[in-house]
Amino acid sequence: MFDQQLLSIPGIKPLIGKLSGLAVLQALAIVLEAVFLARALVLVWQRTKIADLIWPVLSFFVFFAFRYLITRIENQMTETFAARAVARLKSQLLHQEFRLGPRMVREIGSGHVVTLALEGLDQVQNYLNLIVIKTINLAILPWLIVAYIFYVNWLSGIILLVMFPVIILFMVILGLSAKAKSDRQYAEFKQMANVFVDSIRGLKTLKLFGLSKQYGSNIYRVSENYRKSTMSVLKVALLSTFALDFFTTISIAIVAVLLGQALISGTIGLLPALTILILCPDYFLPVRDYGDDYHATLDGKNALTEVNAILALPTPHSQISLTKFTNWTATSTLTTRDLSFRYTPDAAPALAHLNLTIHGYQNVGIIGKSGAGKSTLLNVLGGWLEPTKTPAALVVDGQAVDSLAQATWQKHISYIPQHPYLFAGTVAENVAFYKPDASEAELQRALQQAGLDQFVDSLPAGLATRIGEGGRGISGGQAQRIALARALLDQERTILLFDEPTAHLDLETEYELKQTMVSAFHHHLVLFSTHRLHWLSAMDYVLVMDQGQIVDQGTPAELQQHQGDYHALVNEIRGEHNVD
Ligand SMILES: Nc1ncnc2c1ncn2[C@@H]1O[C@H](COP(=O)(O)OP(=O)(O)OP(=O)(O)O)[C@@H](O)[C@H]1O
Repeated sequence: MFDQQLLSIPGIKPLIGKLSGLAVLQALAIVLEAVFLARALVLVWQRTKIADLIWPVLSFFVFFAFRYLITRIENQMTETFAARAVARLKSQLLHQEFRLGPRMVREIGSGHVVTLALEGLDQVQNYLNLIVIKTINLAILPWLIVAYIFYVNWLSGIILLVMFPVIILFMVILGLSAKAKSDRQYAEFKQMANVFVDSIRGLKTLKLFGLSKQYGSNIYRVSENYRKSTMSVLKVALLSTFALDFFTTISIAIVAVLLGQALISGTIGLLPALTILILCPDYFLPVRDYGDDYHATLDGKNALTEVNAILALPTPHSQISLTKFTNWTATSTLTTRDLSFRYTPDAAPALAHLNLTIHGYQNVGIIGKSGAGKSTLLNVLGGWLEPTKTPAALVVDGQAVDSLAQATWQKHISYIPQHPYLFAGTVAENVAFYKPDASEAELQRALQQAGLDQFVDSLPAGLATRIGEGGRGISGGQAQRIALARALLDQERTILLFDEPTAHLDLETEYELKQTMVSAFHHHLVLFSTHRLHWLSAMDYVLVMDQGQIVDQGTPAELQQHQGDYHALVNEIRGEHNVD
């Protein structure tokens, strides 16, 4: 009954201990509250003096208040625990997402990653708020109450005990059905989140092709599926509440009839009979509470399972530390020996037996058809993907390592993708994102190197102008310049990895950006993946990739000379562009 994954949350065991102690006190308060209420009612029935009523009534109110005080303390403790646990999970999830990198977002879907980190964790908090306390109450309160009822009248105790498993059985049957429906609802929710984010991202393309209305019906269909699965969970939840209410009412009625008969036959006094009757609803209350909230917490349970699954994913890490490496300089070298990589064990290799050596501040162009393995190579060299285990697959400055997933290496890298992300904030905050302590002078230098100084001067609030979500619109070329300024701000980052940074720009913007980029290449090792051949004139070494292999390599002049794969690729790309 108790979700095992909860036990791995730090601080849950002491919380269970404290809540169990409080539940015992609460059971005591419930019994005493019932005893004094029954006593007061009996005295009223016997028409005794008002003065005799004062103590039982007062005691009833004291235990009533005590019981609700305990409930408040329990809720307070659970809420604090849930808030702390979720804050910790949020931080762990974000760290894990950063460690796993873009690959994980691609596999899970960015929409779902976002909803899991926001709404999903809210659902987990709700789940923790409800489930721990309800489970403990269910495990302790009814048994202490029924023990007292047994002590007072064993027959009533037996009836209540017999009814309990019947209710539990119905709860389990309905719970299993609810679980299956809730799993389906969660899958629909994930799909809806991903479809929604993808559609917003692709809105421009959909509009251009006149497909936005048609795609709208796709969103409608996905949302309808989610609505239907939500409604079917609610149906089971309502049915379950009805079944719980029905069985508890029947049980209390049976006990009441038996107590009435016993009263008439004189085998039980009015005080014990009333005490038992008052205690009956409290005996069933924990199971009703648990059943009512069970459905409300299923999505939180699913979200917690998913968060734990993401946290358990293996993150890239190297077995051998890059101890001798301090910084990439003009004399550094990186060699790969039989470097291979597969996304899944049964997939075709995305990189197969790559052998290459890169020196100092070389500008290395990587070209190849779509799917040739260019991005994968950049990701392996950036340390975000671990290559297949081969001894000494990578050698940095003479030191052999199994992977570059190491902080010592990664702190010298800047990665500039096709669509750099602009955070909601000022220009200054966006440029200084990876180096928040940068001085004004450093910022100005990076902006100037990235060719952004005039643009920033023209902005109404200069560096303090807000961009990104909800801020001033920025063109694709300006976004790339901001990414470049980010990279150039940190002078320790002497390795620049570009993954088709100009693929989405028009040729005019690309030409202007090229001048700035090429001047920023100095004193940096540059690995530049592209489909656009004019970049090769700015490179001093070129790798030609096909199906995960390097099929040609050399300086642009060397590649021009021999009629190898480079020529075939160049002809193919030119052909494609002519068709365009
Ligand atoms: N996350 C992934 N999971 C499984 N396979 C993948 C993944 N990413 C890429 N691949 C596969 O690995 C191979 C190399 O892909 P990669 O993205 O490195 O090529 P690329 O040359 O950068 O292509 P493009 O120019 O289109 O970006 C392709 O066959 C691709 O389908």
